[in-house]
Amino acid sequence: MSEQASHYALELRAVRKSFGKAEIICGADLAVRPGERVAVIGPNGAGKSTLFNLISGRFAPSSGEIYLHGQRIDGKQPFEINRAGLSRSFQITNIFPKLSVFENLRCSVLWSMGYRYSFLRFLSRMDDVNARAEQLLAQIRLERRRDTLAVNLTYAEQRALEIGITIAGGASVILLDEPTAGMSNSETGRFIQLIREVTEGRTLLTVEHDMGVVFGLADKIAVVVYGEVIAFDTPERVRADPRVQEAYLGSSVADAQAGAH
Ligand SMILES: Nc1ncnc2c1ncn2[C@@H]1O[C@H](COP(=O)(O)OP(=O)(O)OP(=O)(O)O)[C@@H](O)[C@H]1O
Repeated sequence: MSEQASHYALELRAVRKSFGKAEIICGADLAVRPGERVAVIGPNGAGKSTLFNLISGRFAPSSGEIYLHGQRIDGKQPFEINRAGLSRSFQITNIFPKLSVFENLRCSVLWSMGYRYSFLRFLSRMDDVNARAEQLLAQIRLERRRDTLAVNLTYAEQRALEIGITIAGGASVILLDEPTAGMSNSETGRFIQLIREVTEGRTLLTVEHDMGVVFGLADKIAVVVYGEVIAFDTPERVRADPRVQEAYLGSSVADAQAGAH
């Protein structure tokens, strides 16, 4: 198949990753269609974060292939993968604490445009940059915190800013690592809604432990066990899958889904 012929936003083919003698990812396959929201779940140590690190370019696979919209990305540097249209949140570490919310968003927009525009064109496009930053500010519902230094935001607000920074460049594929970790129940509910809105029309992968979030957010669930994707399907089908029930917290999945209705 030619590289551009893929129907998938993100595709992993027989991906393996070893650290020393330990094989952590053992032939993972995954094919995510454009616009799908996917929760990656699995027991502690199953390899979920390692998969994200492979997709986002922090690690190169030992073997196998990864495609972003049909373009091969395995082995590329994180910034190249970002430029190709994949953005990953890094749990607040992308935030500049001493800049205001608006300046943080503006920096992200500038950074994402920096590759495409020369400095002079860049200056002439300042209005566009500001407009895009204002739009992001509204999307993440932080208009009232526009001029607040990021360091003074609440935790949930910082997570919202992080999402704004992650989507600033218009990436079509977004990776979020436990986006609601550390939030209260009411914050989590609001945040799931926010994530649904800002990722509308984009492809989303999220590593998640909270089953309420999984069922509130995901169109599909990828179950990772011992470095393999043992199931990838709708929440209902994954819940009913005997392999999943046998291998991984079938009862918790069932309980969480019952609770989510
Ligand atoms: N850079 C590394 N060097 C060596 N071993 C690693 C490295 N990164 C991850 N591992 C190992 O890979 C295994 C899978 O770790 P990973 O963090 O991907 O699991 P996980 O499914 O995300 O777990 P959790 O749900 O607990 O976050 C673990 O045994 C971990 O110790």
